[in-house]
Amino acid sequence: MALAKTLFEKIWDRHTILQQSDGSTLLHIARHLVHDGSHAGFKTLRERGLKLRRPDCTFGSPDHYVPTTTRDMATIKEEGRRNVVTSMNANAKEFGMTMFALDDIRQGIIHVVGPEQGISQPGLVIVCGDSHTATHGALGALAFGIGASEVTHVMATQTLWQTKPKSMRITVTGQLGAGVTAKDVILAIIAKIGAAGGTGHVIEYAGSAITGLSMEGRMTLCNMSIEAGARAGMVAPDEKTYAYIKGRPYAPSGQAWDEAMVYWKSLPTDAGAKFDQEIELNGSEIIPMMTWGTSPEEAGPINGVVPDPADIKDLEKREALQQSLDYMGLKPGMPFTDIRVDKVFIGSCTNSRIEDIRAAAAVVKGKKAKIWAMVVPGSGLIKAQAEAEGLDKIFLDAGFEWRYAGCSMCVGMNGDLLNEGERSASTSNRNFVGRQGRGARTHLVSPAMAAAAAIYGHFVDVRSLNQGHAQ
Ligand SMILES: CC(C)[C@H](C(=O)O)[C@@H](O)C(=O)O
Ligand code: SF4
Repeated sequence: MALAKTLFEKIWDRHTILQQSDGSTLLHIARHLVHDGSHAGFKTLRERGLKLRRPDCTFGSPDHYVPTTTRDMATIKEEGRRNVVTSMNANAKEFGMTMFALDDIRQGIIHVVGPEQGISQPGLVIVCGDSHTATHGALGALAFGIGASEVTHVMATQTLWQTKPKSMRITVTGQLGAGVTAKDVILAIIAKIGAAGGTGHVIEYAGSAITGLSMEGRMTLCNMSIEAGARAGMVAPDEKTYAYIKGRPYAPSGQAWDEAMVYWKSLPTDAGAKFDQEIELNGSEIIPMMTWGTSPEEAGPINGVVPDPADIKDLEKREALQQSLDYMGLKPGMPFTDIRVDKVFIGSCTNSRIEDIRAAAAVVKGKKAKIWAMVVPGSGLIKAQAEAEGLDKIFLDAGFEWRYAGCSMCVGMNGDLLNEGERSASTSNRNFVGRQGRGARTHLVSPAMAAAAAIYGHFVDVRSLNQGHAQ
């Protein structure tokens, strides 16, 4: 009998071109995704007189630097920002890659666009010069972020040298309760294993609470694998995966679909395959989560309180916690639900898909926001879909801003930033010092939790809303 293999090993082996004695492996790259931060790669190609090796496998969408208030770059005063976005059009033309430009309704955050267009498929190796490439693992692909010089290497050769990562399986058993989402699951996982817990590993998420997630939920989950330190995150393809992909513009069709299905169905981890590490969580014990500190691992259940440095014996850890609380402007023992919020951001490649927007709209419907809040859909198509469902109107009536697609306040490279000292409830993935602006304080939450914070002006347990307890 053939050796039992994991999903990860099957994809790795299938894409291996050659392996050297030191263990480094030359991988074939099936899809290269490009964003507006990847411009240096094209410059190098041009300087060296090289071509883009596989324009047919290279797909781009500007996201980090794009304005969310207009689609007209000519109105953007900052020359640097303007050039980064507009030069992408010129690069796409010169090198022949497929491009979803700013004036194209398919434009959006590249990690939202890839799955939406059917570019991201099971069993592929997908790379992008961006750490959140892990998102595409939700489709059963091996997808990971690469550095700037690797981007150039892939552009020129469609291959990449890699050392084989270790494997980890995180099994989430049981079923998630009402009001508990994929975002809460991944925050609970990171709180448990730590922001370095997955270092050097590819994580496969498994178990009934994971297979029970929608494709959008699986994307949220895999997206934040990098915040657990992992190289990639993935979920085995199943009927939900196939149904999601079928009929999308870049998905195989006809006979190619049937052939793809044969491969896809061979991918799930074999019984008895060994992982370097196994972790288990009970999904029915997870409740809505939020981060309180400056690392995604500094997260806790919404019914918790701000931790007390005095409770920590290790001097270094105690000081780190104190520093985190000082930056966040929080006092030990304070209930999370007493923390007042200044601004709410619903968006980013973690939580800007239609399901996320629907979940936020369900909380907001018929109410008014107490504080400034905005929704930034992950792509033009999601924006259009939400508008067709009347969700934009729900947000606008509640006083939210409704914007064009882009990374926006997740990282603020386009200028969407918090002011110094402001506190956000944000559906993004990083709460690092200065991430949303100098001195800005970020709390990571699910879309429903962010929407609730906008309505009440402080954090609330979304589970209490159905019973009408929140105030
Ligand atoms: C700018 C980009 C390279 C960066 C990343 O790699 O993730 C950004 O997307 C982020 O989320 O911090
Ligand atoms: S939305 Fe945020 S995390 Fe995702 S690619 Fe853009 S900046 Fe990075």
